[in-house]
Amino acid sequence: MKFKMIATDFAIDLGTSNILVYKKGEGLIINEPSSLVLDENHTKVIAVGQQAKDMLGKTHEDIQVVKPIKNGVITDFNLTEAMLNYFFDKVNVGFSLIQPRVVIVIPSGITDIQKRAVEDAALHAGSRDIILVDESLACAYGMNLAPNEPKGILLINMGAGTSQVAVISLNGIVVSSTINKGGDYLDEKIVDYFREEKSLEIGKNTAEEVKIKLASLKVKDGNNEMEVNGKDLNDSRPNTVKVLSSELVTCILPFADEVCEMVLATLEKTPPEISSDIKKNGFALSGSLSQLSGLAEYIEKKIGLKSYRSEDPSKDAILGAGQILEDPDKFLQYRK
Ligand SMILES: Nc1ncnc2c1ncn2[C@@H]1O[C@H](COP(=O)(O)OP(=O)(O)OP(=O)(O)O)[C@@H](O)[C@H]1O
Repeated sequence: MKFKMIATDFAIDLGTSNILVYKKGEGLIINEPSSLVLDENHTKVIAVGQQAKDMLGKTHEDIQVVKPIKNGVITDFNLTEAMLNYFFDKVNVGFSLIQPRVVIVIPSGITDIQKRAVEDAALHAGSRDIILVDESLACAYGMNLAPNEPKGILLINMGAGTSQVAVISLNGIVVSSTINKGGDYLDEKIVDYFREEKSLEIGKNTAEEVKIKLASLKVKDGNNEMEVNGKDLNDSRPNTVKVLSSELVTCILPFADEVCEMVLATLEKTPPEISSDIKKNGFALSGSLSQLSGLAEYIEKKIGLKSYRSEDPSKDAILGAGQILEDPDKFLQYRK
């Protein structure tokens, strides 16, 4: 085994759907699904990451695909630790005397107990010095919005398990609100739609594909069509049905409205000086779900502000955590 005095410091975004890892001095090195495959006794990890996600819906009774992080929150401590161990090993090949410093992105609004669970999982997996960073702040860093300055930023982050609205200034969260709904919730709504309206049972990966390729809140996309494969609920045979984009609007709209209500309620609680910054600059959109066709435009219209986004919103949080890893003092300014 390779031996090193000092291990490599890194940042990690423990997302509901993906885990991303940034290595100090190098940049983003891992971007894989946060899934695990376990044996029948739940004792042995058989596959992790993309390999595990590919097995979803295709396993037999001896193995099971699990996601230890649901709705942005650790639901199984031991599994999360097993997954962290896998990623820690991937970054730090070999054995080192001094353990790594790790920056961990945590969802906005998680409880102190949940924060402790993340810290404990990371300590057990072998890290020394842990900096926990609120996901919204990490995204603001990743989008180069200078969240350490006395300037109000309104950021909406929509991921797989959670959606957050945060008003940020001087490295802190001034007001925020979170719902435990995101892309996974929309996938479930799409599965329900096919079951109820098309008598077709479809898997979660298929529902996600339909959401990404077809779902849209743009009226002009309404006639876009897709063929979807699944199992006919009447005769249990494989079947293919056609679906229009307009049919899926009922799956997306209630969620979009809930996000807008959350934004409006957050703006009501925002101090006036910050409100005027937001009025001038609009709002930042982050998280992969923000790419859903027509969603940004829908929110803009409902709240009356313009939005802006980075080139790849799935990487905002990890690139921000990476910046904090490279220069922790900037992030620790104005904080306890
Ligand atoms: N182009 C797209 N259009 C719509 N949805 C998308 C698109 N690309 C990815 N998604 C969805 O975005 C979600 C993943 O977002 P992201 O990677 O930001 O989440 P996460 O960080 O793992 O989750 P969380 O922050 O909730 O813990 C998934 O539900 C995925 O299906």
